[in-house]
Amino acid sequence: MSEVAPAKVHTRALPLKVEGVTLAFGGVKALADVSFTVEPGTVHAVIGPNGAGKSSTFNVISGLYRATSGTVRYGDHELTTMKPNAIARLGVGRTFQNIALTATDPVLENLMVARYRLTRTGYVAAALGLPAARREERRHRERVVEIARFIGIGGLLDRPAGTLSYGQRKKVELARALATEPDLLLLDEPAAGLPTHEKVEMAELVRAISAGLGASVLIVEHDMPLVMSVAQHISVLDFGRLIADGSPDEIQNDPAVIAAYLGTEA
Ligand SMILES: Nc1ncnc2c1ncn2[C@@H]1O[C@H](COP(=O)(O)OP(=O)(O)OP(=O)(O)O)[C@@H](O)[C@H]1O
Repeated sequence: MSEVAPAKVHTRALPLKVEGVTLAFGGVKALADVSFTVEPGTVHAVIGPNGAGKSSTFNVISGLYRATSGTVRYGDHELTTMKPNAIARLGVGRTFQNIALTATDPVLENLMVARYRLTRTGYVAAALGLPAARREERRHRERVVEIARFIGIGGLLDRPAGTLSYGQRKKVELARALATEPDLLLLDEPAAGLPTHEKVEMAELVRAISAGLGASVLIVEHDMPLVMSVAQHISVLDFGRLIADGSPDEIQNDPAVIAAYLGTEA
């Protein structure tokens, strides 16, 4: 899987505290008074049946949706009033359920786009080809290549993204999120639609990101074996409410969770 491990080890992951978050769309409460904490350096999963509020949770944390009430704090930063770019600059990166790569651009360029928030010299210097900008560009490319190798897509960098298989694109999407150097990575269904052997590979990657980089990972995923094998902590949503929060063992044996998944009353 990994040809080269990234040199940088993250040490800056902060606790993420979701406190009393409610998100209403008209009369529909996508989230109702949801609270949980992602401890630094852990893999934390958010699970629940379809429509439970998992994507809404991610969208509130990453600033795409504004919570109707409640707070999301990353360390001392209050995220609920911040724009998505500002949240990304704090080191909170994410992938999306629907992969959105530029099909005609090579994988390398798709990954470089994610580096722009880290660029110091600015567009004018880059456009003029000034030496400092060229040096910086080279450094970014080297780091992007390193990340691509870590994810196992080092051999695909020159390929137009549109020519890749679905599983390869899922990996590029993951590498693109990592290229923003997140300390907290939000993964939205990274294994959805993958065959079993690629799901296993994805689980290994999630563990490697957590163990190798020290980043916190918050993962939404329907595949229970994957969730149980990678997560140290699981929060369970049902109809927008947090119905359980604990270790994989506690969650697997929780009557309310079993009932939610079987579609019966707890
Ligand atoms: N932009 C929106 N406008 C109106 N309702 C929305 C919007 N986004 C989500 N919802 C509603 O909020 C609820 C939670 O949806 P959400 O997508 O967060 O669930 P989910 O757990 O991610 O589901 P899935 O597993 O199917 O992806 C649903 O009832 C959904 O219809």
